[in-house]
Amino acid sequence: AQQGAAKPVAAPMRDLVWGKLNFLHTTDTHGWHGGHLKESQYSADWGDYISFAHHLRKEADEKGIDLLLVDTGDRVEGNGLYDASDPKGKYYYDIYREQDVDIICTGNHELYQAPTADEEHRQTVPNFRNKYIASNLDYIDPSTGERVPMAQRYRRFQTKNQKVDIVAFGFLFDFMMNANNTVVQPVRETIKEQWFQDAIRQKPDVFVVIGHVGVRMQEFKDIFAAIRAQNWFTPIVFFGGHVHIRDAIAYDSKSFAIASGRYFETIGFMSVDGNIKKSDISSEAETTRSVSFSRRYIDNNLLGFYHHTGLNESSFPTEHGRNVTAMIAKGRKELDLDYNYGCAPKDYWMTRRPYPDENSVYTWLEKEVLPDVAVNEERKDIPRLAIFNTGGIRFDIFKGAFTKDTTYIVSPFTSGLKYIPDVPYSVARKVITLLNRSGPIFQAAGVEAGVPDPRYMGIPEQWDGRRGAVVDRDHFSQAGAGAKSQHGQKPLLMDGNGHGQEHPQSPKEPHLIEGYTTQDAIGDDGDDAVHSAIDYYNIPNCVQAEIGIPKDEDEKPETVDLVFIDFIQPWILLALRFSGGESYSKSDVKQYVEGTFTELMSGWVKKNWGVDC
Ligand SMILES: O=c1ccn([C@@H]2O[C@H](COP(=O)(O)O)[C@@H](O)[C@H]2O)c(=O)[nH]1
Repeated sequence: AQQGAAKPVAAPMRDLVWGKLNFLHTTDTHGWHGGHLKESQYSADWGDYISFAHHLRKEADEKGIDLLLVDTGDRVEGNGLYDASDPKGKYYYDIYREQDVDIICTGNHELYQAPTADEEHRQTVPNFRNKYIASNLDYIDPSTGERVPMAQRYRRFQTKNQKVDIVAFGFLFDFMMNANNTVVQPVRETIKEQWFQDAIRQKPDVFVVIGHVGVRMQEFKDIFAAIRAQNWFTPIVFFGGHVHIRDAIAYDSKSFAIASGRYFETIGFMSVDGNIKKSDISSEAETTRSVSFSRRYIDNNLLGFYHHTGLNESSFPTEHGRNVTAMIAKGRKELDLDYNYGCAPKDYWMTRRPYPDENSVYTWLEKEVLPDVAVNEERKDIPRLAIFNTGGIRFDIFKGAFTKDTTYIVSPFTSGLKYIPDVPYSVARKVITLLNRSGPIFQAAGVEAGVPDPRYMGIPEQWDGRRGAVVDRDHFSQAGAGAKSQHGQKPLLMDGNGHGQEHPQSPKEPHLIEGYTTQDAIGDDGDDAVHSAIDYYNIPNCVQAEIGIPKDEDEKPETVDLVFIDFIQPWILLALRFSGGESYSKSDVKQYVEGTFTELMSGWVKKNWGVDC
């Protein structure tokens, strides 16, 4: 872990259930390869993960079974370690490549900006040579203008110890907002292509589909149906991402899908046991081929790593792991990521508090930040509506130092504030409702106009429609830490190396720290550490600050400036059409203030919050 990172706190633990074929899975790490310095549960870094994978591979070798590492994209954007350098990723590419990942694919964040896609193609693809798969993604070579596959379309290989024969694919969901140097082919079209149809007619022991795709999204269901139609009894495992949640689902008795969270908080573990190899059974008995699956969401911290490897503070770190930890520390120092812009007076939450609320980061944005930064000197006396998409804020703000790192953690994007001048107030005032409660007609018009699903304005977690208004915080309160409970957890005792705070557990009611309490389609026993639940509130797609607009209906202005973060321009133009502003187009959109929103936000912190925390 990085120096100064929060020490992990012991929790009741559930063990890994090994099978013959085992996987470690990361997804949506978004530059958090230095770990979460302020959160004890997720404070291990990429160097620690390298040590962890080393020990688990060794264990697999000793048992004569196999372990593969998977990463399903969105490795960039969302943390100072990636975003604070110029060019972006100056340190990240060399740090990331140190992990020996066996199957890797692209996420949408590798593609929003053309230079990011260029670097992915120039660095990460060759760094992982025959491990990188791009089943539905092409790259446009800037020197020739030629469209080429980003990487190989699929991969067939055998595992090290048991020679399990695997055909692996690597997909991206039907992403539409990529820069013009890549082409994402919709999954439903890719699966009709001859190369895919040929690949699924090969007869491996196991199909492995990795994808930057939510495990409940249609894209994975379509891929599953296509493979299963040709292979009735072959196990198919899926590794998904994008939605930033822990999740698992079985599409049928011989298939299993896992999603392993976000921001390097989680390392997913999946195992497959039973008749892994076709040769385990005769071809006549194929119908009897039986496999079982297990999943575990490992909190990314050292105490958990010690628990799962049976090692301790001195025996755990490998030389390779330590070196990578040092590389990260050097990068963080050179980038001056701990530089303090100001001290947040309290915590501001994305979804742990409702919106609006005095502790909501979006209320802070609406009431304090936007009115102050959405100011165009020449038009400052003109009343305005300023709209910001909630997905543009990526993390909570914790009380205390708001550093250079925090800036990119909260707002990594390069978007700025644009506006359409002098929009009739009667038209402009309807826009926010359409963005947040877009009905089927609005959505259908969007599809026709090539405008993505309005949910893209919100946070990815909300794509998971299973969330209610608030998580049931009592769900785990009965989980005992002494004997094995109904959730199958066992106590993790202090391991004597000095890490972690004393854990005031009584056998009846353990003191649990807050964290993930995942309920997936398999059950509620997936998390490796038992936590108390965190409240979750749904939030709208967008929030709006009304600036210089009188409360009294009789005093409302005739016209306003409609200011918005440029990421949501396609939806703003569509919503204006629906509100009676039919004639607005791209040519009416102008820049409102200089600089990115990220710069405006850190400037606001500097001006408004003192530096003595
Ligand atoms: O420039 C941007 C790019 C993205 N967003 C928001 O991020 C989510 C996508 O998040 P994932 O990590 O890919 O799941 C997108 O839906 C937007 O809400 C943004 O605001 N600005």
